[in-house]
Amino acid sequence: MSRSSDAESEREPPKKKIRVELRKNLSRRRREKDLTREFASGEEADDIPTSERVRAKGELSRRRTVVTEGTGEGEAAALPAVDSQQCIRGRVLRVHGLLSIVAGEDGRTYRCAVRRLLKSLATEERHVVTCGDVVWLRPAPASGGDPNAPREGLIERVEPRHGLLTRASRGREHVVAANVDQAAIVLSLMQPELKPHLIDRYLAAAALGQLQPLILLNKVDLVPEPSVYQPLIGYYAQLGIPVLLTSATTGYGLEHLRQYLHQRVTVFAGQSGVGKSSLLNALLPDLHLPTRAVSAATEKGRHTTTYAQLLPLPDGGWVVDTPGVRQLQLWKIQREEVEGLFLEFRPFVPLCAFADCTHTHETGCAIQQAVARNRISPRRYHSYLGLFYDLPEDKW
Ligand SMILES: Nc1nc2c(ncn2[C@@H]2O[C@H](COP(=O)(O)OP(=O)(O)OP(=O)(O)O)[C@@H](O)[C@H]2O)c(=O)[nH]1
Ligand SMILES: [Zn+2]
Repeated sequence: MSRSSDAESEREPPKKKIRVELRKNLSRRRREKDLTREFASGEEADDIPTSERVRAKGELSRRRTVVTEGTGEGEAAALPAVDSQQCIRGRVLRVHGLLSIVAGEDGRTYRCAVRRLLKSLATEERHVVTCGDVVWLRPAPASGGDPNAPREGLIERVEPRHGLLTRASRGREHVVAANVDQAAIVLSLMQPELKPHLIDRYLAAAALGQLQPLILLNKVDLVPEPSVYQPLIGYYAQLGIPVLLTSATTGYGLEHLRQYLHQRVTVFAGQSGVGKSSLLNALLPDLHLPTRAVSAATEKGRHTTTYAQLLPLPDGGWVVDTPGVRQLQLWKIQREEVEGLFLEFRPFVPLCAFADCTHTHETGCAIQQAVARNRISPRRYHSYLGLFYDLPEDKW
């Protein structure tokens, strides 16, 4: 398929044009934010010559880096006016098909359907309402009986979302959790064995959803010599990403983890069987989330958790337990955007011989040279290739 010319783009459907514009704007804002953060933190590799760095920064300010679209065009439209005298604000704890369980700001729990108008506004998303959404609901008249029993309600409006964990699921967008600050990327060191490329896939998803990442290497109790993971931990620490060794069984690392969770909204994400629910049970002793042993034969989890669930922390903040997914597919991202998700690539990208270098096969590719000189980890470069080839050549 050839790239569209200007004349052709005049004939583009308006929806596509809006999307392209939206991407451009968000890309610019994200780029500015990235640069500000980079300048403010001074987190640059010391061994890059100043001239390269200056060039890289100049180029960085012209390039597109990371793009995210929030929840798509359904979002802005899903804002009908509500009668704040009659409606209550609340937070969606979980969604079961057409039913959403909402914690109202009045301290009550509501079982809510979604107003038909809102449903009709759903576009590419699987559900118009998702776990973590801030909504306005109209309570049904109280029917007497137990005042503490969940009440019925109707969701009339979904507030705009920020901080998303999103994935592609059967060709559609699935917002796993909304209004989240942080992604705790959970992996087990054993049973199932550690798959470092998954860290990078989840990190990419966190960056796309504008979530602060935190890596948890769980089941440390099963490992005789945890110090062998030090190089891996050190690599991410250099990128400014905290890595904690934890054990839901012995409680190792949980106090440290608690500090990261305090007053934040954190989504726990990772493969089935790595111990997401077990960690939350260990952190919140009254919780009793169901957990199941991984298969002895395959070491795979048994997909025990089947829906995302928002849970309050007693000292402030929220956590979200999510179902494990086999392979997290990124949603709405183009191949050329993948490089922007790899922080350590950024100083090198502008040094490639070709401006549109894909860093896969080109001569004069500064990324491949940096990998050869061990300035970029070969493992991370392979993760880049995995994500790159996972995406179709042109999504638009
Ligand atoms: N030894 C050990 N076992 C653990 C640890 N954390 C979890 N497990 C065990 O691992 C198995 C899977 O744990 P779950 O908490 O169900 O895993 P999950 O990530 O929530 O899995 P899904 O809900 O299927 O996505 C259970 O048998 C847990 O007891 C740990 O730190 N050490
Ligand atoms: Zn290159």
